[in-house]
Amino acid sequence: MTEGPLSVDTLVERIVSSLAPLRDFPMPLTEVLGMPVAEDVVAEVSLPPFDNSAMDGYAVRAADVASASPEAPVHLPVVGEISAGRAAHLALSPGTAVKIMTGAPVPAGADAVVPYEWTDRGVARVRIERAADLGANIRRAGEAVRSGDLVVEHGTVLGPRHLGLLASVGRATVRSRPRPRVVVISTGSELRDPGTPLGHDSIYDGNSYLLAAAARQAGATVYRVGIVPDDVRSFTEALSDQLVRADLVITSGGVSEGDYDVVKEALRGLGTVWFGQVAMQPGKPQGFGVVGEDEVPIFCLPGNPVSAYVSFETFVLPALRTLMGRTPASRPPRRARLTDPITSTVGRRQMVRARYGTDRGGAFVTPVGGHGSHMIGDLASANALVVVDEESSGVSAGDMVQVLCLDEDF
Ligand SMILES: Nc1nc2c(c(=O)[nH]1)N[C@H]1C(S)=C(S)[C@@H](COP(=O)(O)OP(=O)(O)OC[C@H]3O[C@@H](n4cnc5c(N)ncnc54)[C@H](O)[C@@H]3O)O[C@H]1N2
Ligand code: MOO
Repeated sequence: MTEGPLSVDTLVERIVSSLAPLRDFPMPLTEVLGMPVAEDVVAEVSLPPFDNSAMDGYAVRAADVASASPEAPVHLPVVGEISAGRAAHLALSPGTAVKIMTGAPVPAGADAVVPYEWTDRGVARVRIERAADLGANIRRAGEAVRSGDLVVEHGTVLGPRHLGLLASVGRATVRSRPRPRVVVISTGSELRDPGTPLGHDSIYDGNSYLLAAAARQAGATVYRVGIVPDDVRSFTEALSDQLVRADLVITSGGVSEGDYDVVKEALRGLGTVWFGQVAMQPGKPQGFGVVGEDEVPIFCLPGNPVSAYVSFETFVLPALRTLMGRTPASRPPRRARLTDPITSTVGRRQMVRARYGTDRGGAFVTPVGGHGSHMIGDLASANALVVVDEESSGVSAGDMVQVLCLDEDF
């Protein structure tokens, strides 16, 4: 007896609720771009840590240069020099100036910096032609960040600016999660590696590249195993070899009704992987479960390239995001005006390749290519998927539809 097709939402819910985020650790800053931080980060230093100069020039007392003008310049003896990172503990006596470079600590007693451009750049004595306000060109300690400030909130997805800030407050590591390690295996005796000759009955393995890149884009560390022939022993061996380094496994091919559907044949006996149909087009045959002692989640995606990709987007992406501790798990749909009609089969959610854009009328989306799940050429020109509900038999041009924008982070 075969069970009826599962709804997309039921399978997504099953997947997401069976997974938990990987354990968090103190991770080097260089490893955590795009990962959520698993702690509230509080600054332990102030920025700037000390009052420092915003300009190359002379540290002075504002009162000493208050009368300076081009017609009546003020002359001050230059009693020392302070550059960034090479600062003696100087104090400024009234009626003197100290040469100072941008970023260098302002000496005690100075309350303004006169930039070089207002002076003759004198070495022993400087001629100052403009008055400086009290505090001019001095960056105060703690002006940018105060010690004790919350600088990055728990759950923030770390981008370049967060990482710059974390390093600036002296953090070498931050609690986050390792990237999920994903193993990608293509099955099919007809498959050949790109760059090798094709036989009369072979095709190139596009899927392992497609799926590996999609997983990497989602934030995973990916091991692309490549091609395994339609042979249960070869597949079982390849899988058990790879399990030690996997937090998640993706296979493509061998899950439908064929006589050589190797993935299904190899895994069904374990009783830990569900195989069945999902009410989705493309991407009807699916397998999902766990394998090995560590119960590594495995996604057995259909071999047709578009089906494999749509299945990744629908089922694997939410799983990877759950392992990374990112929310929401699934891509939130946008709404857009459909420019051309779409027909759909009632009872299956149709995922239609499309191009999303905006014009004067707002967001629009145009289907590209047909429904064929082998039409990889159309897949490459799409940047979106239109989601047509299970109950719908089609959508008319001009209707508002739900769209997944594939290249957007969320
Ligand atoms: N009798 C039935 N046949 C099929 C059904 C069905 O319900 N009953 N479902 C069809 C649907 S829908 C899909 S999707 C496919 C899924 O098939 P498999 O997952 O078993 O995949 P394969 O048979 O191995 O391959 C399908 C197709 O994709 C090509 N392929 C496979 N791997 C790659 C790769 N790495 N790179 C590029 N192309 C690949 C393969 O050559 C086949 O053309 O089953 C239908 N059949
Ligand atoms: O589901 Mo298949 O993925 O319809 O071509």
